[in-house]
Amino acid sequence: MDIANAQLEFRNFNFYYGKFHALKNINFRMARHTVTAFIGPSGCGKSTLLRTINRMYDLYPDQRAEGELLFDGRNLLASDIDVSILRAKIGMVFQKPTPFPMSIYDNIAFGVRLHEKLSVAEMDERVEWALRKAALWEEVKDKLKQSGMSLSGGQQQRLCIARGIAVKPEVLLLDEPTSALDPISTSRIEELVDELKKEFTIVIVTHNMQQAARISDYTAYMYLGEMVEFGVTDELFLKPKRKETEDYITGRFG
Ligand SMILES: Nc1ncnc2c1ncn2[C@@H]1O[C@H](COP(=O)(O)OP(=O)(O)OP(=O)(O)O)[C@@H](O)[C@H]1O
Repeated sequence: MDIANAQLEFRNFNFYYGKFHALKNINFRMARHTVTAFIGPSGCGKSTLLRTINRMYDLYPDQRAEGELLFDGRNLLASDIDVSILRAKIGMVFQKPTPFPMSIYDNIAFGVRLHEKLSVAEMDERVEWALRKAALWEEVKDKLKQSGMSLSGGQQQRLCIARGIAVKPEVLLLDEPTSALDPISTSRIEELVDELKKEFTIVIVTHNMQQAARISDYTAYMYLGEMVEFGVTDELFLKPKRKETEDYITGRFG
C-alpha cells in the first residue's frame, strides 16, 4: 500500500525504551488531511508510535529512536530540529482530559502566547475560532472566565482539542481521546474528527475497532512492536491481507 505525496513518513524506524526494542522496523506514510488509526492489543506499541511523531520521548534520557521520520521530507529525528517549533506544528491530545488549572479562555490563549504576539482582539478571535472548531463555543461562550476544570469530561476533552488546534498545527495526534468519555461525548468527538480533517492531518490511537472503522481513512494494525498491516480502512476491515489482522478484527485473537 503506498501513499503519494506523504506528509509524514516512517522509514526503517525503530524505537527503544532502554534495552527494550518497542517498535521494530516501521515503514509507512500518512497523507495530508487524512485520518490514520493505530489499532492492536494492549502493549503493542500504538501510543509509543504516536508519541514519536512529536518527539515526546526527548523528555526521557533512556528512550531513543533510530531510522527516519520524515515530515514534508525533513527528518524529524535530526538533532538540529527545534522541538518547540515541531510541537507547535504537531499538536497532541491525551487520553484523559487535561485542562490547565486556569480559565477556559486562558487554556486556549496560553499556548498561542508562547508562539505568537497577538493583540487582545486577535486573541479573542483566535480563542473563539478554536472553540468553534472544537464544537464547544456555544456551550462556553458566556463563561470564558470560568475554570476549565469546571467543565464536564466531554467538554474538557473538546477544550483540550481546542487548545491543540489554537496554535494552528498541521498534524493533530489523538491518544485514545474518547476512552474516558460517555457514548454521547464520544460521538461528538468522532464527528469533530471528521470535521477537523479538512484542515489538519489526524493520527489517532484507539482501542475501539468500530471507532477506527468509522472515523479513519487508513488503519495500521500493530502487534508486539511491529506494524503487521497498514491499509485503507475499509479494505483492512473487510478484506485484510494478513491472517493475523483478520484474527484480531474478527475477535479470534488471544
Ligand atoms: N516508559 C516506558 N518504559 C519502558 N517500557 C515502556 C514504557 N512505555 C511503554 N513501554 C512498553 O512498550 C510497549 C508498548 O507500549 P505502548 O504503551 O506503546 O502500547 P499500547 O499499544 O499503546 O498499549 P495500550 O493499548 O495498553 O495503551 C509495551 O511493552 C510497554 O510495556
